Amino acid sequence: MATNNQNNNQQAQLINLQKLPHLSHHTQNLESLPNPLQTNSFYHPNQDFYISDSDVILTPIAFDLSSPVSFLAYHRAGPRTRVIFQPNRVRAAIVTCGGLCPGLNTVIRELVVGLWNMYGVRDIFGVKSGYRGFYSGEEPLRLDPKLVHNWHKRGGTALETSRGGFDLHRIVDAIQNRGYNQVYIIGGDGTMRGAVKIFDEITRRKLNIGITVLPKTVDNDVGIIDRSFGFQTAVEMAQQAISAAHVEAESAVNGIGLVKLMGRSTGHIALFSTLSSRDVDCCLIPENEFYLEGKGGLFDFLDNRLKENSHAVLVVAEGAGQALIPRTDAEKEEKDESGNPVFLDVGVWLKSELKKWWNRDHPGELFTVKYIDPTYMIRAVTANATDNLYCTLLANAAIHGMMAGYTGFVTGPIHGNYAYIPLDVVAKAKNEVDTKDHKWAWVRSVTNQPDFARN
Ligand SMILES: Nc1ncnc2c1ncn2[C@@H]1O[C@H](COP(=O)(O)OP(=O)(O)O)[C@@H](O)[C@H]1O
Ligand SMILES: O=P(O)(O)OC[C@H]1O[C@](O)(COP(=O)(O)O)[C@@H](O)[C@@H]1O
Ligand SMILES: [Mg+2]
Repeated sequence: MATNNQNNNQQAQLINLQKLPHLSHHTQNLESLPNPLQTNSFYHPNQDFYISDSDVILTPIAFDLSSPVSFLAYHRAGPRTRVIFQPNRVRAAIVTCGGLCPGLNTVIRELVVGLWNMYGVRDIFGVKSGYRGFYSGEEPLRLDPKLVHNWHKRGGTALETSRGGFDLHRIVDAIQNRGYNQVYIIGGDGTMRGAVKIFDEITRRKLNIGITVLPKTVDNDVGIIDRSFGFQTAVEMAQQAISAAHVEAESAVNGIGLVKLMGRSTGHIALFSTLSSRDVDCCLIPENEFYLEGKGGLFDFLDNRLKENSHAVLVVAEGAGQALIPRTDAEKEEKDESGNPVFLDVGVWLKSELKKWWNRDHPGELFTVKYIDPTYMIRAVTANATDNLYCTLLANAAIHGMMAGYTGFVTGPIHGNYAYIPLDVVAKAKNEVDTKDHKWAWVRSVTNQPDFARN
C-alpha cells in the first residue's frame, strides 16, 4: 500500500503549485488574528466557509487521458481563518492605471464596501490619476461606502487614470510616507510590469505592505485568467456599431460597412463581436496578417462577396494591418506615455484603399464604404450586470487575500473559480488569439473569409 509520503511525492510530480509571496517571507513579527468575519453579524462562517492554503484551482481543465498529465495549481481565492492585519491598523490605497474599461468604478466601490463591511477597515484612500498620483502632491480621496454608493452605475474611473508617470522610488517612498499597508492597483499589462517593480522594491525594503493587482483590460490581453472584467460589456457595445454598419451596407448598392474596434495587439473584441453578431463577412485581427491585392487577398474576397450578396461588413481590430500602412520613420518610433506603440488609423487607411481599388477595377459602378469607429464608446460605458458581478467577486477575493497577508499577487477567475496568481507570472502572460484553434476556425467558417496564407 502506498504511504502518505509516496502519495505526496506522486502528487508533487503531477501538480506544480504556483507559490505566492506572503508578507511573512520578508517581514517579521506579523500578527495572526482570527478572521473578523467570524464575529461579523452578516456572516455565519462554518469550517467550509474558509479556504485553506492547500485549496487550489487546477489547470488545464481538459486533457487527454492517453498522454501523461500534469497540472498547474493556483491558490484558491477566499477568506482564510486567520488574518495578519488588525482592521483598525489597515491603511488601504486604491489606484487605477492605464486605459478605461467598463467596471473600473465597480471594482473601486466593492473594494471600499468590502473592506469596510467585511473587515471593518475605515482608512481607505483613493490615489488620484494613476501611478503619478502617489507622488504628484494631490491629496488622496478618503473613501467610504456612502461616497462610493452609486459608483457602479458610472462608466470611467472616479479616481481618474493616466498613462506614464511611473517613478518607482517616488511611488514607494510615497506609499511608505503615507503609511499605506495595503495597496490595491487596478490595471493592465503595463500596470502589472510596474507593480512587479513596486513589489520588488517593497520586498527589498522589508516593508509590511501588501500589494495586489486587479487585472483590467478591455482588450482582454492579459493571460491565465478566463477573461477580464468589462470585456463582455465592450463586446456588447460593439454589436451596435456592427449592426449600424450592416444596415448601412445593406441599404447601398455595393455597400461596405467597416467597423474598427479596440484591440492594440490582440483581436479578442473583434473576434467575439464577429462571432456574436453574425453580420460580419471578414474579421481582421493583429494575430492574423492579411493582404489586399491578388488571389486570396481582401479585395479578391470582397469582389466575390459583393457579387454574391451586394454588401459586406468588415470588422478590423485597431492593431491589425499596421505593417501595411505606409508611415514615416518618426511615426514608426512613436510611443504613448506608457511606452505603447502609437498606431495609425487602420480604418481610415482601409476605407481609402477600398475606394481606390473599386475605382480602379470597377470604374463607374456604384460603391459605398461607411466607416464606423466607436473607439471609446465601447469602453467608456457602465459595466453590464455580468461584469458588475464579476467586479464584486474580484474585489472581495482580492481583499481576503490581502487580509491574509498574501502580497505580489493578482486575483482572477480560472475556469470560473477565483484564484490568486503570482503577479510576476501574470505580468508576463499575454493572451493572444490562437489562430490555430477552434474559435478562429469558427470565425472563418461563419464569415467564409480567406486565411490570408500565401501559398
Ligand atoms: N515596463 C513598465 N515598467 C514600469 N511601469 C510601467 C511599465 N509599463 C507600463 N508602466 C506603467 O503602467 C501604467 C499603465 O500602463 P499602460 O500600458 O498605459 O496601461 P495598462 O496597464 O492598462 O496596459 C502607466 O503609468 C505606465 O507608466
Ligand atoms: O487613447 P488611449 O487612452 O491611449 O487608449 C487607447 C488604447 O487603450 C486600449 O483600450 C488598451 O488600453 P490598456 O492597455 O490600458 O488596457 C487599446 O485598445 C487602445 O489602443
Ligand atoms: Mg495594456
